[in-house]
Amino acid sequence: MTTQQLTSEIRKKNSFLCIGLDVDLDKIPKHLLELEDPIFEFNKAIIQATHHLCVAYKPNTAFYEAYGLKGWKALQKTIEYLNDNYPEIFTIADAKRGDIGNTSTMYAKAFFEDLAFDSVTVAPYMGKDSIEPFLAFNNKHTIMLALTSNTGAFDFQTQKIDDKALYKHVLETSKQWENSERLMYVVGATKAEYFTDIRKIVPHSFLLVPGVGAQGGNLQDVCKYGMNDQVGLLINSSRGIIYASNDKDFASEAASKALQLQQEMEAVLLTLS
Ligand SMILES: O=C(O)c1cc(=O)[nH]c(=O)n1[C@@H]1O[C@H](COP(=O)(O)O)[C@@H](O)[C@H]1O
Repeated sequence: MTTQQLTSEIRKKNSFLCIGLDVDLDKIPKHLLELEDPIFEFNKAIIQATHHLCVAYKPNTAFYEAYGLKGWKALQKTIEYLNDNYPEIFTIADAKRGDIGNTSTMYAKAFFEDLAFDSVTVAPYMGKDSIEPFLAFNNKHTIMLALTSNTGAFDFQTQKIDDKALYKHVLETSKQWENSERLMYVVGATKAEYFTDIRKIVPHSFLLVPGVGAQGGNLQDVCKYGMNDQVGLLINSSRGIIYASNDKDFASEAASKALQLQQEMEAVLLTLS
């Protein structure tokens, strides 16, 4: 999917919501556990109830890998279900990969070719030759950690090298890489005060912004400082939406939470047009 297609979907739905499919068998409704593939059934119900309110889904692969083969199969069924039924929705494999070049190529093949995701998250620590293999894939997007939502972000990412914060080096340096137009960046919603500086370095890039909902980030502040004239934001909420209820009404309750966020987004978008 191209960024133009993503932007037009955002305009059509008046939403830049990404729903995180971080499925934990201890948190989903008990009645689903009797089914053959509870993880997939949970995802399917959430997707059916929310697809008109969001433009992206982001399964975090940890929540699937934790269940071994059956988890990986559920991930595969989920992405196939999305691609077959909602090809207009942007899909993110939140895997935070990145390794020496030939290994990164294999990671990229796993998520872009075998699983056919539109994008994958990567960590920048190993540098250019660990990320360019992902960028080589046409019509795919590589979403690199810049400034993360957790408190550990201050351990390294905001530390200064040559009087400049490391996350700024990451943003500036990555812009020089081959096919860097296929890069997007992760910036945590909990760090809204940093968005102005970030937009000075990457004015046109899409930013994936996790951390609203369960982690306490503020949607209004993120929009105020992070939005560009193409919107340029995908705001993710996982637990705050998918675990709105752990009873039989879980999907409709998730849809209510998603609707609240979508309506807030629609109000913000109205002020732009
Ligand atoms: O790359 C991510 O998506 C990510 C980066 C970051 O800085 N912080 C962060 O929370 N995430 C992911 O975003 C999701 C947030 O989930 P909730 O806090 O439940 O909304 C999880 O899948 C995290 O792994």
